[in-house]
Amino acid sequence: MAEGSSEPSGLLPACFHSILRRENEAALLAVQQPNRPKSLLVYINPYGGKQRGKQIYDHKVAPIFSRASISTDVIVTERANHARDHLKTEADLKKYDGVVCVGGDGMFSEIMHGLVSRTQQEAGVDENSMEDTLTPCGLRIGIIPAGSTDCICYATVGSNDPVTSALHIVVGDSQPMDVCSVHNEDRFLRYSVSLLGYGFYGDVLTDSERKRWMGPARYDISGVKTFLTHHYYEGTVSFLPAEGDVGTPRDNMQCRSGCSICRQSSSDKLVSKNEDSVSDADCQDAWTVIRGKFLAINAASMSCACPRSPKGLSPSAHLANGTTDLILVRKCSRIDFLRHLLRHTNKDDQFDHSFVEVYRVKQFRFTPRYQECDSEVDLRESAATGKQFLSQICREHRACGCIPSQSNWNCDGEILPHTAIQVRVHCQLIKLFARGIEEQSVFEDPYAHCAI
Ligand SMILES: Nc1ncnc2c1ncn2[C@@H]1O[C@H](COP(=O)(O)OP(=O)(O)OP(=O)(O)O)[C@@H](O)[C@H]1O
Repeated sequence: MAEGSSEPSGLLPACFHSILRRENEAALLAVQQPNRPKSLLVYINPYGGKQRGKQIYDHKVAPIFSRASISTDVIVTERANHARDHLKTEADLKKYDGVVCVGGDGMFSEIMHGLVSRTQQEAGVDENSMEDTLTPCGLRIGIIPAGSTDCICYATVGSNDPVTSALHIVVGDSQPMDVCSVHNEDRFLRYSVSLLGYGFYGDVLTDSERKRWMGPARYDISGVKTFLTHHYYEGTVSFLPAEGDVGTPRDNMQCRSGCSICRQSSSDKLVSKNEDSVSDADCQDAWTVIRGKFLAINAASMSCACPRSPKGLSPSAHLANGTTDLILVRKCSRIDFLRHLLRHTNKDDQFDHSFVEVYRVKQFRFTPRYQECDSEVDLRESAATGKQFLSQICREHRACGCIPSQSNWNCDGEILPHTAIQVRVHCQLIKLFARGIEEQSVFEDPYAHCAI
């Protein structure tokens, strides 16, 4: 759509075309939706993506809000975490029916953190306590995509089109969404709504952060480099399987060879043994414990679909059923790992490999084998002690000369400062102005970018 034009976008759902076809202003005002917002707090990141956030808002979104008689308070952020801190401490949230984020995934994460933390403060809930049940946020969040990575918008709306998102806000759509809390012992670290990845995706992010100057190309370069280095990491994964009517991660997927996961139905039988890895698995109470060597440990709380991977990391992951799909990719050959990665880009089942296991869980923990040192990041920070410790690890680590013994966790595109983590899914903690993804739309938009 041309800048400043009010022509309907080709990406809009059919229902919106009919709204816009009628003589715009009167038609929009006539939409009688009981959940329509009347007052919104808007945060714009002027530096997200191609730095067009303000332009996109002023030309494409503000006119739609104005026609729908929505009043707005607009804050153009002046630094990283401005929006998060403002939401957490200052914003008079009683005045608003929703918060709008104009930016990319990083900006959404800021706003989600601000809103969730503020809600817990007001409800007297201690975020550092894993046991405390978090209080759901009352205000909905709208995402106007204006970043270089707009994966959350893509996965919840089905397109990366600012006008489509604006119309979802105007008509008052509501899509609940699960949020994972991530702790290290008794310390709250971060919230996650899309991907928590250790090993491959952690290493790609760590490497790509050093190459920020390259722009979005850094993700491809770091991806190839990480694939070629082929590091695996030892550790223990424990999880509480999901219960009830939540389906399985293999729903709607064709399993061509009838793997063990498909043949077994009860969740506590889902533990499979991988013969060529030094690992074992057993059940302790309701927790399932798996030890082994992993190329990747991923927890997908949504499909993580994007144009490059139209089905996403976990195609049947739900946005709001209180679970996350835990995908364990065990040590395997480079060629097998490549086959697994390539299946994310076509219609083959990426879980149909002997070295891949997938579980739908409501909580999980990870402990790296060499836990004494918290992370590579810490090692870099204390170079002298770090070098000493790393050489000690290498002497003890049979398989390597000086391969790092630990990866980092990629938490929705941010590196976590700890590797030993506990994760709990909080069912429907937040709500978005969205409708969830419509079946075919996952395959439609070839122009959006994703860097997961
Ligand atoms: N005014 C600002 N100046 C600098 N950084 C900001 C500002 N406002 C927000 N940020 C930070 O910029 C980061 C990236 O923003 P955003 O997600 O909107 O863009 P992006 O291009 O998708 O970025 P990324 O490459 O991290 O995905 C966010 O993590 C946010 O905290």
